[in-house]
Amino acid sequence: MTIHIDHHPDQNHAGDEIVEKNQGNVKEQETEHVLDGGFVAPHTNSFGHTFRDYDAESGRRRSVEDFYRTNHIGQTVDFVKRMREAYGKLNRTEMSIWECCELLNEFIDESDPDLDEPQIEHLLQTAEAIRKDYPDEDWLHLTGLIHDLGKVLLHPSFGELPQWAVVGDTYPVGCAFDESIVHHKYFKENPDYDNPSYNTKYGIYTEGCGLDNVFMSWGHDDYMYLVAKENETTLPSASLFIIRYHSFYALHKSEAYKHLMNNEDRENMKWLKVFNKYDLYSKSKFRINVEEVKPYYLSLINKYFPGKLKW
Ligand SMILES: O[C@H]1[C@H](O)[C@@H](O)[C@H](O)[C@@H](O)[C@H]1O
Ligand SMILES: [Fe+2]
Ligand SMILES: [Fe+2]
Repeated sequence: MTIHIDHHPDQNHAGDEIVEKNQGNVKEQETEHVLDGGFVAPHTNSFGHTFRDYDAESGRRRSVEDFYRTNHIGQTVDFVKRMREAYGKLNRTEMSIWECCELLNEFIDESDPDLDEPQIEHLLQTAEAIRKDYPDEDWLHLTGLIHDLGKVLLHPSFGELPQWAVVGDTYPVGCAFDESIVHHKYFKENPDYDNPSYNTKYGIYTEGCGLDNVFMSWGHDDYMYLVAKENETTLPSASLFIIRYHSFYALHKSEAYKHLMNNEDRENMKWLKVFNKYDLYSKSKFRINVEEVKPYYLSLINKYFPGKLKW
């Protein structure tokens, strides 16, 4: 089955298509290449495995699984509410978007089987890959650059949150954990797992209530969404949606939790699916020359954000 990504009508098309194929009961994603000078998604990650293969034997498999075990046990309704309340105050520091990009230089994401490069590389790789295929959508380039800036929560000046509370895929809390979530088995040790108010299909939510009313596991996505919104960015709502839900693979890849979406979510989802291709398949050992592209991104930051932001 070939999935055609829904493009904005008046822009040029990405060169490759994502082909999903069933192999036994393992659903794999592969990419077909159409060489048109645009972004070309690789077949394998830099460790020689297909992307997001959490079972492939590699130097990272064990630590990634350990990461998800801790993550799945710790993310409860109570924890999420406390973190949103505490970090939503944005009273920790003031800095510009670019200063934050530079802070991410020192962090490596322990949840990621596809990348062991410093995070600033990933930000630029994502943004530059989008820029190749969507040259006129400057808001989407900037979204690529900033989507993971919430990982600054790992930094000592933010109370040094542990990796399990910052990175990895996200999912709703307050209703049943869907089986498509990576390493789902570890939810059995989460205190909410046996709570009858939280362990049904709808839990504390209602049909079509809208994702804005759903508590997501706490991490870099929701935090960066709060930072962008509270600092009154002029980025469009699709950008805020991408930032907030880009790690929600259970929804944008596995189509779980669709019953919680409203019409606005469905509209924004089209852009999230476009974005995901670049976020995922641009992960490589290829280094971008930071100084070369910096003036361009500074001009976008200037266009969509105030000089200093509250974090
Ligand atoms: O390991 C990765 C990483 O933490 C990403 O930033 C996040 O967006 C992905 O969902 C996750 O799989
Ligand atoms: Fe992310
Ligand atoms: Fe990312």
